[in-house]
Formats: sequence, structure tokens, C-alpha cells
Amino acid sequence: MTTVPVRGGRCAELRGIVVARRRLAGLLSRAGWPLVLATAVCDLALGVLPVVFVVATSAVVGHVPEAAANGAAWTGALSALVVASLAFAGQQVLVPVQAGLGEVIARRIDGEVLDQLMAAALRAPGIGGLEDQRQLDLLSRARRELERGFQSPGKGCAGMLHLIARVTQLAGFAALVGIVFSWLAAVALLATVLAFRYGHRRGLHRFSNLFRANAAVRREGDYLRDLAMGATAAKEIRIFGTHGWLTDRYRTSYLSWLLPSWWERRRIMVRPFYGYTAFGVLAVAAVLGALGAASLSTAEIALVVQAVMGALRLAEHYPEADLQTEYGADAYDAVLAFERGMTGDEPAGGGTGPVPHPRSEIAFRGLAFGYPGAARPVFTDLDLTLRAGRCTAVIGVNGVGKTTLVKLLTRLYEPDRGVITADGVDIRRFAVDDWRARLAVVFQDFVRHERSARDNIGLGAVEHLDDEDGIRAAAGDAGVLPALDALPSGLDTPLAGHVTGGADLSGGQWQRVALARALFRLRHEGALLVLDEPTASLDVRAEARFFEEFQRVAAGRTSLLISHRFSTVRHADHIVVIAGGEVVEEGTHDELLSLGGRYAELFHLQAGQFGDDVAAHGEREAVG
Ligand SMILES: Nc1ncnc2c1ncn2[C@@H]1O[C@H](COP(=O)(O)OP(=O)(O)OP(=O)(O)O)[C@@H](O)[C@H]1O
Repeated sequence: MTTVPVRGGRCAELRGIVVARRRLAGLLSRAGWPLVLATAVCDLALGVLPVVFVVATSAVVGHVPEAAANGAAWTGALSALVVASLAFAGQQVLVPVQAGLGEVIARRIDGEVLDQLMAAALRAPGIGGLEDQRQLDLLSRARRELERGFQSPGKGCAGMLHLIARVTQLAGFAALVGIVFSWLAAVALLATVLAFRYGHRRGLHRFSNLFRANAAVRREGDYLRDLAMGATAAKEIRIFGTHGWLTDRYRTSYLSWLLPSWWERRRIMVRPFYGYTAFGVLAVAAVLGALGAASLSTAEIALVVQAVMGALRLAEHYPEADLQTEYGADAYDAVLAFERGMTGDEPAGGGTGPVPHPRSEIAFRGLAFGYPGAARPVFTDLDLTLRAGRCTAVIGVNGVGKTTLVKLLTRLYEPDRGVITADGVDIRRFAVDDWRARLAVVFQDFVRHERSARDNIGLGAVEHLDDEDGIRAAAGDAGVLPALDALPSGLDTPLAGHVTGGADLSGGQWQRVALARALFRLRHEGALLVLDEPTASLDVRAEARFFEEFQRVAAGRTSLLISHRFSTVRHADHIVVIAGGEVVEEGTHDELLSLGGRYAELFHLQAGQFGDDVAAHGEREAVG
């Protein structure tokens, strides 16, 4: 492993730290100023009280010999003892108060930062940011700290305030040494403590850089851990017996970055301390030596020795502040960088014109598109027309860009070139949300909400969630109502087997629920139904039934159907074959078969594999 890179040298590094701390301090207002002020006062008191304690106990030491000789002097000793006791008791009381106030500050700030992060993830109209590895790394960095709540931005802010206690103590002890003994000694003491602190904080900062630089390597370990402990892969791990492989791979993956980073930690965080220790020992020896040679009273010696020891105790790691400020600032930087990345994802245009219910067509003209960073574009010059009120099917081999077409139509991505129009109007002239309100889409990887069946359907038009009749009608049209009614609590049953009172559905039933969600949207405001592989989880009979139902609910509506299955697409009014980034054939099923081109070739290939079913279905149709 190489040394942690510091671009621009130490000055740039320091500037970076200052900027990050300033940003963190900027969050304090989110906790509310009265709370911040109360915490600052508490920390200030915790800084002053140890200094008072040292002064008072030294006064006790000074008074004792006098009191032993002259009984009347006990009053002074007792008064000093009372002050020392109060200072001590005050610290004992304030330490938990400090922790409590810090906790409240952290929770308030972290709650707000989490909202900020969630808003950034949701606000972007496109999804490019959420499919970009750099953005995902930032998101996981920020989320990890915010969810663990140990080194979060909020904890960092509280940690910064707690530094007031430490700095006040250090200044107080140094001042005592200066006033009572020597300002040179006070400066030497301060220099020693600050040198150690600098070494410690710099080491911690460099280690956190190293940790961040390892994000990509750690990702594999995180993935394997989640895989081993999640439900998604549980079946396959057991059936394929991959437990041992998974454990070994996880261990190897973690050691691949832990071993070098342990070595690096020794280099970054331990070795420099040989120098600091030598410097510290010399400085303290000089101070104590000078103290021995000075003519001070017993009380003054007690005071200086205590102040020196108290100050040296501050040359260490501050458990209430250091990790928190370092990683908290880093997590907040990740939030801001993620936010910036998502803002750059705004689609171009974004007009405000009224969105029509397309009366003639939706057209893709001269469309070119490639995913950011991909070696080859998905589309080079695509022309495609979806006629209003008709069903258009798109077919093509895996990876040809069928789902990408839906992402462009829904403006989750913007084309690099070309235009998509609705009745001749560029869809970028409409506000993104208004345009999307016209679309009812069932994606291939549709969402299975861990909520009631009712919500799973109603979320298709969230402002009509209370439309009970509409939800039942959509479920009925999708052919899933009887199955949902048969669940333990009917439509109120949570669709999650692991939830108490919940139930899980089969893959085909889930697909129908997703279809019902789209149909519910269509009932309210949608105008274009888009189905991406809607029958992938259905058996042959269910698929045939599905298409009959689909023809009924989609009759007179504009729809786009994407499927590998020819038994599904053959019924469409218009079929489009995509290959090599463009449309290569189009027409009706019969036209394309008689053309004898790619469609016919793929159709016969599939008919050969599933001959009986396809033939049976075809015959039924011919008879019908
Ligand atoms: N987020 C992404 N980033 C980069 N490349 C992507 C992304 N999503 C898809 N691709 C690539 O774009 C191409 C088209 O993908 P798309 O999912 O649109 O194909 P498809 O025709 O729907 O495939 P399938 O039939 O398997 O569902 C593929 O080569 C795929 O690897």
C-alpha cells in the first residue's frame, strides 16, 4: 500500500481541514442556539473547574503546615478544601450533563443532515447519480456514519464544542505555570502539549484519508457480508453450499486492505511519536529541573506540579471529540459532495407547458444515447413511433436497449442527441413531474413495497390512496383481486412474509400487483401504459390470460410493451425490432413473419423451443 496522497502538500491539507471544520461548525445552528449556548457554558465550566481544583488543593497544601503550627489557620485550609470539593463535585455533575447535551445536539443535527441526504437522493429528476459508483460510495460513506451515530456530523459538532473544555483547561494550567513560576516554562509546556496533539490529530487525519482511499476495496467486503447475512441470497448459499467460500472470500477481502492499513497505521500514527516523546521528555525535564532550582513555597510547588501534570494529560487522544470531528466532518463532506453530484443530474430543459394526452403519437427521432463512462452507445440513431391509442411492442435480444428506451421516455436519463416528442412537442418542454404523471410504468425490476396490498397498488397515484373502489378495480383488471382478497387481512395484509400478519406472494402475483399499480395510475391521470417484460414471471396459461386482460384494459390507450416472448408481442398492433442501436424492422406480426427477417428468425427459434405451447396458443387463436 502506498502512502496517503496529500495533494498540494501540507498547507493544502491544513486548508482542507479548516474548511471542513468550518462547514461542520456551520451545522451548529441546526441544533438551536440555546442548546449550543448551554453546551458551550457547560464545557467552559468543565474547563475552569479543574483549574480551580488545582489552585484550591494547592492552597490546602499551603495552609496545612501553618494550621498545624497555629490552630486558628485551619479556617483558611477548610475554606480552600470546600472550594476544591465544590470544584470536584461540579465536574462530577457536569460530565454527564455535557454528554447528555452533546447527545441532543448530535441527534438534532444528524436528523437534519439525514433529511438533507434523503432530499438529495430523492430530488434529482434523473437516476444517473444513483447508478454512478462514485456517488454510491459517497452515499454509503455518509449513511454509514449517520446511521451508526458515533462519528456522525452531529457528533462532530458536539465534539467541537467539547474542545472548549480541553482548550480552557490547557490555557488555565499554562497560565498558572506562567503566573506562579515562569512564562518560559508555560510556553515550553504549551509547545509540548500542542506538539503531541498535532501529531495525534495529523495521524488520525491521515489514517482517515487512508480509510477513504480504500473505499473500493472495502466495498467487496461489505457486499459479501450483506450477502451472507441477508435474505436475498440465503436460498442459493444453502443450495450451492457456498458458506465456506463466502467466509473465506470475506476474510481475504478484508485482510487485503486491513493488513496494509495496519502496517500503515503504525507508520502514520506510532512512529512520529518517538520524536514527540523525546521532545516532550526534554521539555518537561527542563521545566521540572528549573522548578527544582527555583525558590518557591510548598503551595506554589504543589500548584505548578499539578498544573504541569494536568496540562500533560491534555497531550492525548480526546475520546469525546477527536474521532467524532474527524469522521463527522468527512461524513458531512460526503453529504455535500453527494448533493452536488445529484444536482448535476438535472435534466436539460424543464419547461412548464401543459402536457397533452397524446392524440396522435409519441415519437423518438434520431435518438443517440450512451451511459456515462460506457465504452459503446446503446442507441446511435433510433427512430420509433408509438401511435396513440395503439399497442406498440418492442423486441430485441438481451442488452439491446429496451429498458433504456423506457428510461429515456420517462426522462430518467436524457438522450445525447435527438428528441422525444408527444404530438410533435418536445417532451423537454413539459415539467418533468407533469410528463411523468402521464406515464404508468411497470419496470422489469418493479418495487415490492413492504406495505399493505392496498398501498402497493394505491402508490400508483399516491394522492388517491383512499380510492378504495379504484384500487379494487385495478387489482381486478390485473387479475390479482381474488388472490389478495384471500390473504389473512385482505387488501390490508402487509405483503412481506417476515412481518407479523404479513404474507408473501408468488412472483407472478407480484407482477400482477405491479401491473395493478400502473393501472391505478392510468385510472387517475396516466395516458401511456408501459410494460417492461410484464409476463416474465407468468406461466404460459397465465401469460395468455394476461394478454387477453391486457387487451381489454389497454383498449383505446397508448401502450408500449417490451418482451422477449413472442407469444406476448405477437398480439401488439405494431411490432418494432431493435438491433445495433436502431430499429431494424417494424410491422405487424404477420408482416414481419412474411418479411423473413430477424423477427421471423427469432420467432421460429423460440417457437422451436416452446413449440407446443406457442403452437397451441396460435391454434386456439386461429380457431377463435
Ligand atoms: N446504469 C447503466 N450504466 C451503464 N450501462 C448500462 C446501465 N444500464 C444498462 N446498461 C447497459 O446498456 C445496455 C442496454 O441495457 P438495457 O437494460 O436497456 O437492455 P435490455 O434490452 O432491456 O436488456 P434485457 O433484455 O436483458 O432486459 C446493456 O449493454 C447494459 O449493460
